[in-house]
Amino acid sequence: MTMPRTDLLDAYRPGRSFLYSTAERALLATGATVTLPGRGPHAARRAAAVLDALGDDAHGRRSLLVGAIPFDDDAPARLVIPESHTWGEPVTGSPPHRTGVRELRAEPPEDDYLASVHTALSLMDGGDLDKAVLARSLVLRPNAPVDVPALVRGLAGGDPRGHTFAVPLPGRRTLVGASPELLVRRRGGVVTAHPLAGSRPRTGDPVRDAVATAELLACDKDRREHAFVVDAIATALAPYCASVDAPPTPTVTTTGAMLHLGTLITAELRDERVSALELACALHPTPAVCGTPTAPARELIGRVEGFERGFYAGMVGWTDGSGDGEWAVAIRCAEVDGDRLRLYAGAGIVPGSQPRAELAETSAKFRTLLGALGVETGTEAADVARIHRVA
Ligand SMILES: C=C(O[C@H]1C=CC=C(C(=O)O)[C@@H]1O)C(=O)O
Repeated sequence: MTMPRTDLLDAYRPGRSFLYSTAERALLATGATVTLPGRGPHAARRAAAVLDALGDDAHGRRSLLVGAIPFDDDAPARLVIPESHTWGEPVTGSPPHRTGVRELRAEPPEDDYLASVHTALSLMDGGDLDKAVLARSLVLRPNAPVDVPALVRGLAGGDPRGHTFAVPLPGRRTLVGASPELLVRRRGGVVTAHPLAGSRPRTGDPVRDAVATAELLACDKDRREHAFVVDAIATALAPYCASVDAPPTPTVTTTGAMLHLGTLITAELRDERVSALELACALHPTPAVCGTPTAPARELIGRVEGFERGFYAGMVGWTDGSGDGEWAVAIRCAEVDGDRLRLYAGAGIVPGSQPRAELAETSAKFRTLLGALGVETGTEAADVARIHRVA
C-alpha cells in the first residue's frame, strides 16, 4: 500500500510562506508580524535587538527570524519575524513535471561573459586582483505557470543533501533554490561553515565522476580558488571565536549536477551573544561568490556582469532568539516572477582559468534548476549550451 505523502510543503502558501529544508529537517514559516527594514549588516544588528525584545512566543518557543539578504549590502534585505512557524521532516523530493519551454535566453549573452572573464584575467595579470567570481543569468519562460512547491520538490529530489529554499520577496516574486553551500550554522557555542569553490560537472557515470573527482583534488587552479575562501572564512571567524579549525586539505562535495571542493570549518564561539545572522554578515561576501581582495572584486562584478544579482550570491536562512541559526549561500537559485524565471550561476576566476571552461562550468551549474524544472539538459555542459542556442 502506498502511504500518502505529507510534509511541511503541503502547508506552503505562495507569497506568504518561507521554506528552508535540509537533510536533517525543514522549517516552514508563514506571514510576517514584523518586517525588518534596512540593509545587510544593519538589518542583522536590528534583528538581534528585535529578537531579544520579543523573547519567547505565546507557545513558549523562541521567536524566530527568517529571510534573505542580497549580495549587495546597499540593497534592502528581506527579513521577517513570521506569524507562525513549524519544524518538520525534510521536504520529500519528487521528479519534475516536464512542461516545455517557450523562451530560454542567456542574459548577458555568452560572448559578454567570456569578455568579462578576460577582463578579470587582465586585472590579475596587473596584480590588482587574485580572484573574482563572475556570474551570468538565464531568463526562462516555461509553457505552464511556475508551480513553486513542485519546483521545490524537484530541487529537493535532485539534491537531498542541499539547503532547499523558497523565500517570498516583494512584488509576489519568490527566490527558489537548492544551495550546496553552508555559509554558517551556530548551535550554542559551536560554529560550522562549509565553503565550496573549485568545481567539475557531474556526469552521473561513476567511472567518469571518479576520474573528475581525482582531477579536481589534484588541480592547482581549483585548489588555489578554494584556498582563498577557506582563508577568508577562518580570518573572519577568528575575532568571534576561541578556536577555529580549518583542515588543510579539502574533500569533494557532490550535488546532483556538480562536484565541488569543500572544507568543513568548525569553530568555538567566544561570546554566545553573537547570533548566527551576525556571523553570516561578518563572513559575507566570501570569495566563493565575490573575490579577493573583496573591494576590487566587487567593483569588477558591478562593472562587467551586466545584470543585478539581487538575492543571488547573498544568503538565505533563519536565526532564533537564542542566536542559533543557519544561513546558506544563495546559489543554485532562481527568482520566480509570475510565468518567468531568472536563473543565476557564477564561477570563480583565478590566474590560469580558461574562459570557455568557466562558461561551461556556469552552464553545468544551471542544470540544478533546469533539471528541477524538467528542462531536458542531458548530463553534459555542452548539452546546456545547445539548449541556449535553440532558444
Ligand atoms: C558562485 C557559485 O558557486 C560557488 C560555489 C561553489 C563553487 C564555485 C566555483 O567553483 O566557482 C563557486 O565559488 C554559483 O553556483 O553560482
